[in-house]
Amino acid sequence: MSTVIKGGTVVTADLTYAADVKVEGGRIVEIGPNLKGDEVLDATGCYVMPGGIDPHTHLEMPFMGTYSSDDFESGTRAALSGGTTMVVDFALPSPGQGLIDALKMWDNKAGRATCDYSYHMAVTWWGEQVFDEMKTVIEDHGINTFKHFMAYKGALMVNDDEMYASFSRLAELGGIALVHAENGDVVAELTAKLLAAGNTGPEAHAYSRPAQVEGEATNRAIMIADMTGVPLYVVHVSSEDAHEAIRRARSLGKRVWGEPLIQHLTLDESEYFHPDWDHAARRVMSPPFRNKKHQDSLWAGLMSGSLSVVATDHCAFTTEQKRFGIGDFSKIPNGTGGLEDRMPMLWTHGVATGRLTPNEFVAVTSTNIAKILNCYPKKGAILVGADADIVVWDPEKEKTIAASAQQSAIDYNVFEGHHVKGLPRFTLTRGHVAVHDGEIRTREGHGQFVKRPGNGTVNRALSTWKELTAPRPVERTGIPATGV
Ligand SMILES: NC(=O)NCCC(=O)O
Ligand SMILES: [Zn+2]
Ligand SMILES: [Zn+2]
Repeated sequence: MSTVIKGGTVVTADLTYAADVKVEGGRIVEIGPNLKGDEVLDATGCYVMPGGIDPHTHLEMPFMGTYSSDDFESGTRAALSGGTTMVVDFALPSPGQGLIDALKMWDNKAGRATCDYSYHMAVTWWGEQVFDEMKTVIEDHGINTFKHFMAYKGALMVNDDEMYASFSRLAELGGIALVHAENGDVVAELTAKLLAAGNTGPEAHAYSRPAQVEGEATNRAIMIADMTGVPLYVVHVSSEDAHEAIRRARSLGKRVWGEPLIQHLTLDESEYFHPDWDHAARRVMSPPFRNKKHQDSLWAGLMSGSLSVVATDHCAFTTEQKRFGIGDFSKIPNGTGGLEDRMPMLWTHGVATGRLTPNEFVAVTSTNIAKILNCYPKKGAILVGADADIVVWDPEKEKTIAASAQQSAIDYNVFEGHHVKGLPRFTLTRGHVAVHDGEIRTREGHGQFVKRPGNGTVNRALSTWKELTAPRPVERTGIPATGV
């Protein structure tokens, strides 16, 4: 059975042209004029683009004494509804737990996914077992990205010596280091000080994590990555301080990528000053929302190319879960949702305002990350042979975001009331039409794991350069005799 997407304009990261796209057996089989197939999807007036890839989700994540509420079924259904066709979640070993063991736990949950998925592995502690298993994770499981939390002291945080050891091992194995860059020691000090002074509300969450803690940690991670020779990907870049460190590193030739979130691009710190406790607490995440100066910096980064990818860090907790932190902001589970809204919000605030071209939109929502993660052109492309993960994007379709109409399992939406123009008419996941003109036709268990081998082109280039420029002993002829 074949499907033809007819009458649309194909938009990729570097091309825009009129063509039909034919899909069969889950792949794109033909691109051109006047194609025929068993089923026809009318794409008149629409852009035919690679489905979005969200490289930063936490579905059913054990965190701060509870679990994030969207699981792989509701989370990926939300993703597809908004035009995202692949998610990358984080497998998190608990302290002392092996990496392979943690992967088994994630495999048990991910079987329900309605779109394709992959994992990043988290390094939450350091020891011989982690060192050994990293090789198996990359070579046998096809996971080439390893996240390090520089915050969440006493829970997920790793110290500099652990990070140095892990980054060194990744450089050797052809992996990529990811960091949550906030100085966890300073955050812990500021948190204790704020609570002692009676600052217990959600706004104090933002006070405890100023932009400096992010800038400092980002710079530190960049320097450690450079010393160990590993490519670095900085997740949820929220501030000019962090962006400045990334921009500078890139201008010096360091292999660093930065990922802002749609929330930080479009929502600001005033959310935390809302008189309603629930409203403010629902928006507690790390790093927190910031002011306009930081938002402008993130947009400029996307426009100029110093920031590469827009993600969500989808980690959704219900209002009831957020209320664990009444009387103590540090107990509010950190995280917000966004999977369903990333693409429409970015189109509305990026493309419709002229800050991004449609091609740049495709680059930052799909193609760039597919290349970084080493799964391009299987994902992130409209090419013959690529997976038929496609969004048929209607730039005229509009809606006002409302929790009452969303797919996500939580009872609110941080973008509630925001008007968006630009939405999927159809979303295809490996050829299956999961969103059909507003109707959700997702299939639980349809999603497949996407393997991503190590030693991608950037790893190879960086290790060649590091080998060429490595410190070497000086060959000397006239060495003075000792002990005379
Ligand atoms: N970002 C956040 O607040 N929660 C999810 C976990 C993380 O990425 O730090
Ligand atoms: Zn994080
Ligand atoms: Zn995260």
